[in-house]
Amino acid sequence: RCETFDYVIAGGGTCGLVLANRLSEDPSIRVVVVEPGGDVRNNPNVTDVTAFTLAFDTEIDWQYTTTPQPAGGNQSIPFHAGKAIGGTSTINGMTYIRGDKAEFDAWEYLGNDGWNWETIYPYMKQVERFSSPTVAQQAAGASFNLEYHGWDGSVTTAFPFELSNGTLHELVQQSWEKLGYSLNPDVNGGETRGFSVWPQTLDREADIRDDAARAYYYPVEQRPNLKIIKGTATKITWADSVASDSPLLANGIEYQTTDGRTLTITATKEVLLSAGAVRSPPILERSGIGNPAILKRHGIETLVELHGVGEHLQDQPNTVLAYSSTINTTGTAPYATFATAQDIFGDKTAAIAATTAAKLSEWAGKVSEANHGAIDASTLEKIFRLQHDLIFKKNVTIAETLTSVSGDFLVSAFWLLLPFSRGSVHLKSAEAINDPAIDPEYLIVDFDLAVQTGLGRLSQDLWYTEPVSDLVVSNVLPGESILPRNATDEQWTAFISSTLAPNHHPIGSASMMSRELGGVVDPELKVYGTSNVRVVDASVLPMQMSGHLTATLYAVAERAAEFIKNS
Ligand SMILES: Cc1cc2nc3c(=O)[nH]c(=O)nc-3n(C[C@H](O)[C@H](O)[C@H](O)COP(=O)(O)OP(=O)(O)OC[C@H]3O[C@@H](n4cnc5c(N)ncnc54)[C@H](O)[C@@H]3O)c2cc1C
Repeated sequence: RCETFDYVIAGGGTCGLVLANRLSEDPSIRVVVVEPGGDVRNNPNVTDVTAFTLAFDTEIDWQYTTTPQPAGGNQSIPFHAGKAIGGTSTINGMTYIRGDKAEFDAWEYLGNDGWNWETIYPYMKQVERFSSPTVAQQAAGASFNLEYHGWDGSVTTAFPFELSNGTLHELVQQSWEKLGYSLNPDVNGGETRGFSVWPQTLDREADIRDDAARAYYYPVEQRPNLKIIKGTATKITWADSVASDSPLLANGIEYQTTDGRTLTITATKEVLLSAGAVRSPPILERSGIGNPAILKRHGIETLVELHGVGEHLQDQPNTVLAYSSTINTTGTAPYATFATAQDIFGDKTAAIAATTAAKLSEWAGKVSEANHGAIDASTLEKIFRLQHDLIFKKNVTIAETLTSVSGDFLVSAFWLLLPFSRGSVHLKSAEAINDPAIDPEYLIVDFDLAVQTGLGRLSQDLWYTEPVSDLVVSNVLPGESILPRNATDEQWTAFISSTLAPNHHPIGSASMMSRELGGVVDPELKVYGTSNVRVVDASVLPMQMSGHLTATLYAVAERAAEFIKNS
């Protein structure tokens, strides 16, 4: 054993650094973060707010691939995640959008007393330091509602200095308006439907990305009671003094150093897993917490039987259309349109609500089977019923399409928001801690494909609607021969499958849910069957949302820090 701390945090990413900051506020508390990635504060692929995607496939990207995806011609597809102090917030698209109220209220119905829109919204505001748009930015489409924002938090949000000026915004807005999507002046108040220009996690005046390190770590890195160790957590270590029927007591972690040594750190209070949705579950498995059938295969003794570890993995598929344009546009165009089931299915909505309600048990069976029965069909059906109500009774948005420009290309990137399809992430072997089996099972439920197709048609419609249609020369991705204007369902399916790509919003793999539903952590984010291990990262979000994850994750991590301090 090398050193002793009060709290050990595995993963110095988006959520881990919130915990590191808050827990080390008390100088008598010693906090250590174990993080495999390095300091990226001077990496231009991180700092440059126009550099999105340039960090992909560099040393700060884990560069995972998924397992073969049935909906993608059984191909394995690249899956990005940040490997740096700051985690995925150093490589993400910086979109700051929270979600629809009812989606957060659903958490309570999943067994989480005290988690709903009313309780999480104050944390979302507390996290934020919003810069209201300049006059020039307002002329370029930026708008906001004063009441929805926080002004003194750690995370700087703003419209980018590079916001595209000129008339593009007006043309796009007018076309969306014609299609029935009025301007939503601010998507961050719990209602996303409509067309909007969204804020980003960036510091406009400094013109720099505001990732988790810049927001939560650099300002406090001099604290003597806070330390970052470069290493990779492999497993939790357990005190052997507890009786066999009482909860497991963690006393630290084992980790690998960059030069290949295995060391341990002692935690006198808690072990906190913040390694992200595809990495925290494998650490639990390696530590003896999970599905006995999976653990046994890897020669790991089961200490806590918890079938939900690594299950309920939910990500969305992302599809892109591109058109050549008559104009060359500079600047960024962060334009989003959110649509409900009614928008996508029109006068067929009521009929589709009824036929899909009757299919929930069939879908649950299919998802259960695809995941080797880890969560049984009747359990999944209960969750699906709640999700169906969100879609057809609460009318949350179920589809998001981004309209943007890149030089002389006009681009739509779109994804369904609330997939029924669910997959898993597990250890491939006890040693393969850096190579998880990521299996999102994209689009295995046919309804998900129907939403993605309907949304594709809507995204396509935009470019045929005046006035923005005047800018379009022709479709270049995938091209008219593959996807003509009135493409059939079969043509859409072929196109969506052949370009299947992740939206990179993985969640749910250590869900905050009741144990009966396959949850892994309780409402205070403590792992069932343990007395002092929590998961605080995207793994705990039990269901997808009409937003982008960091806005919610920062709020969840702030609240988690309070639970930890008060326990
Ligand atoms: C390409 C892309 C674009 C995205 N765009 C947006 C966007 O525009 N807006 C938005 O809100 N969200 C976006 N997201 C999603 C969002 O960024 C992530 O959901 C969020 O950052 C995840 O936070 P986290 O704390 O769960 O994990 P992370 O931030 O990934 O942190 C996990 C940390 O743990 C470390 N780690 C991994 N394994 C171990 C181990 N064994 N031991 C110790 N440490 C370990 C990792 O190196 C990492 O630093 C995007 C994601 C991607 C990949």
